[in-house]
Amino acid sequence: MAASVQLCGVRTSGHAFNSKSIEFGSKGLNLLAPVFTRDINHYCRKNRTLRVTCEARRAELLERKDTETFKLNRTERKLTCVMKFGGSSVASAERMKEVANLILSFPDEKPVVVLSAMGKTTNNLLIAGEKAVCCGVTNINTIEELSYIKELHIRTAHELGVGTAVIAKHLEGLEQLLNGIAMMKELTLRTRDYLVSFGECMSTRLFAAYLNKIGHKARQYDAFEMGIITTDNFTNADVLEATYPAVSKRLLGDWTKEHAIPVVTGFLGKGWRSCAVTTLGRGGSDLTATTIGKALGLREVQVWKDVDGVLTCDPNIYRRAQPVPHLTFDEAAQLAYFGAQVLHPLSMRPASEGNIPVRVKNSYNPNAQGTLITRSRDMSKAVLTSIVLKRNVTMLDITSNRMLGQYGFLSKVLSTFEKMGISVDVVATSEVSVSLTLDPSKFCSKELIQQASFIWEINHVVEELEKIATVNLLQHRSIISLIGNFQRSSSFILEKGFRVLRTNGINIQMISQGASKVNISLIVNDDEAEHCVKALHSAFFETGTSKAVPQIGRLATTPLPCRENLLVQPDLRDLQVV
Ligand SMILES: Nc1ncnc2c1ncn2[C@@H]1O[C@H](COP(=O)(O)OP(=O)(O)O)[C@@H](O)[C@H]1O
Ligand SMILES: N[C@@H](CC(=O)OP(=O)(O)O)C(=O)O
Repeated sequence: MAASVQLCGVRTSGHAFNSKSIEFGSKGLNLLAPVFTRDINHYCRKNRTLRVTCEARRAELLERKDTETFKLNRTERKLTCVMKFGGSSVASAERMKEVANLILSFPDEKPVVVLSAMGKTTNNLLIAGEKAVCCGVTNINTIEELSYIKELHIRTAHELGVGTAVIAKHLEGLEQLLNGIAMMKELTLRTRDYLVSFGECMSTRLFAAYLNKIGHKARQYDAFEMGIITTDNFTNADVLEATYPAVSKRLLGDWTKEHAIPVVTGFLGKGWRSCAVTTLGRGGSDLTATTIGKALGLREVQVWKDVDGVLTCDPNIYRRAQPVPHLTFDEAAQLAYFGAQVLHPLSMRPASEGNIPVRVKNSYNPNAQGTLITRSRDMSKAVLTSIVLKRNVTMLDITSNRMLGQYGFLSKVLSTFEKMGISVDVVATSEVSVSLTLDPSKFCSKELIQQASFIWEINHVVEELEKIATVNLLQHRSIISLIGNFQRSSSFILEKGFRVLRTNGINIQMISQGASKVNISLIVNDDEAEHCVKALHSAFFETGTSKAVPQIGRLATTPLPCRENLLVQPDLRDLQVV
């Protein structure tokens, strides 16, 4: 094994060791030029020494001993961070090579790598599963998505030069599983989780094999064998406390024995009762990353995406969305919860509990600053941070004059949802009426993904509620969440926001502000929502300095920059503000 090292502060390009990780022994070795490690003979953990046979690059240095024993400074050899790469970052062999280079370009980092399935593999596995239910056992091989998955992974193995043996068992297992689904003509939530796990199991095996092939020791881990212990809520499982000591014991134990880069499957866990493979909800690899960060008490968690960080709104809705440099855990959690696809809704919880900073970076553009998410940030200039849109939401207006002046109305309403296991999103209430929204995606865990089942369930809820109140069911609504500093600037944001909505002729159907003072949610019709986001974005982020919040005690005419880095004009091709 050839690896370059840095001694006496002279840097070489190697990754195996650098001057920080090697302390000079009592002999006071004092090389002044780079040397190359030819052979790592012996690593003795007990007395923390490393015997390295070195060949000096410059001839005169060969006069010195070619074998030396170095004392290891163990604190410098700790795992330092998590680097999580999503499906878009590892979509092909070429992308995996770029990701490997990216990881290795930080020689001082000792990362735990968390990977998602390649590209759209999870979606393809789910479609293949649905097709298997009704295609008949003999027709499994006609499922296009299966052929695509096989072809993608085999091609990637070839292009990475690692051979297909690392994924052969999984490809075979996948076909057998689809056969089983075809035979049973059913796809339970438990089987669905097992089915999608093949995506992460294969991407991590390919990637770890590639790192090993290029000379960087790596070790693949399946999260469900490594200590990520979850509830048995298939397709939407929650990480349990027992995970933290288990993951720490396993990863740190292995790391002390051998410094092999851990490459862990994101998204997956093991149900604590069933011992079956579970998944953490779509986009769950972010949660795996922060869970590992907390378990090991690492310096930071990096989530590498295909965008320059968390943006001021969804770039698919409005391409003038801009990166937000700094967020608090609270802001990021609200943003994710209210539908910003960029982060898993629960991923901020472990980070916040462990106070581990999270950095959102772009694997396609590593030099971009990205977004740093921490417990607190300077809020003195913060007004609006981001606008989030959640479409296709169902809203209920529930009114009961009978309950005027009586206690328990709200509790009766909410207990109806509790009994039916339905989660409520946004709530606004007066004494005898309550408006609330329900998100169809929350029904996924109840095997109610199909629209028909969803409507059936909603009708059932309405019937129950009509026992105590008049219910008005309103579908095809959107929640627009304004994430910002409402503690300081709520009147300013509302005044400005309402002006934008009024000039655009948009009628708000409900408003709610959470106790966290981080977000205000507005409910509008689905067909007005995108236009609404563009208009708000344009007004808050693109109109220069004059619309900023005046400071208390100053003249209202004194301008403050709304966002210093967003002094751009609205794009009139995208938006026509009346
Ligand atoms: N506010 C937002 N900021 C950044 N990206 C967003 C936002 N809202 C939606 N997105 C979308 O989220 C995508 C990144 O999330 P995701 O697809 O889960 O990434 P990955 O698969 O790489 O983990 C972006 O490509 C972007 O289209
Ligand atoms: N592969 C899973 C888990 C995940 O986190 O993916 P991504 O990092 O690509 O969002 C999914 O598609 O949901």
